[in-house]
Amino acid sequence: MSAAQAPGLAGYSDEVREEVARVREVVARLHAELPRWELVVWTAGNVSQRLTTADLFVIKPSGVTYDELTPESMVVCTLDGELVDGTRSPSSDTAAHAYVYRHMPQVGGVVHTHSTYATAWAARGEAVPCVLTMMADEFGGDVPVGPFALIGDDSIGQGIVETLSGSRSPAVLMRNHGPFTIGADAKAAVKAAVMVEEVARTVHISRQLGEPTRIPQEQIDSLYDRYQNVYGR
Ligand SMILES: O=C(CO)[C@@H](O)[C@H](O)COP(=O)(O)O
Repeated sequence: MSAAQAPGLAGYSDEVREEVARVREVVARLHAELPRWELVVWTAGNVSQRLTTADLFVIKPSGVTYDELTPESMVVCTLDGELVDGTRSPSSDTAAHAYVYRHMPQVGGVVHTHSTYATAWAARGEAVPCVLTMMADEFGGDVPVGPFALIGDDSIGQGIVETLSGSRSPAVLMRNHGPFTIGADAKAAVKAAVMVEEVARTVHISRQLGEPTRIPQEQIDSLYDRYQNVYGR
């Protein structure tokens, strides 16, 4: 469906349309975090957030550079990935974001980047081992690898859900592709995208001079519990 054929938001309540406007602001602003934290080149990354008042989500328009993104340019889609409102086609990864929302109801935000170090681990198909307290805090263990999958249908989304449903990690390294992250909202998913690149870089550097030591699982669990339930409260 082209943007011109999109049905628009006229059939939705004022409450839904008001939330769409708010989420467009949030998602547009969070896209600026991707180049800020050096997680993307050109247009190679996207952020989305699910609505709470309707089965819809807001995502980046495909192929638009971050300096051109505005709240009004953000695209609204159904949880089946169908275009509802927007002036451009939605992100190439819309099907993956939509699949995650349909199968992980607790997820409110999804991010995809090709950040360098996390993508290098994805190219090797190697999980980032939990050798840092920051990893235990944020990921509750290793950062897992998901299967290779072609873009454009449910394959990537299926790989993300299969991998993360059994993990505490909010990040998955899709083999030969790059990281996808999830969170309660888009800001949490962007944080996970920043943190997975940071730990991928640190562990890569550490391994240049030897094999870092994995933290024992009992300590990982303790660190994760503290960070998730005490830190910042
Ligand atoms: O991985 C891919 C393409 O292989 C995508 O993530 C693009 O890199 C970003 O696409 P848009 O969000 O601009 O459509």
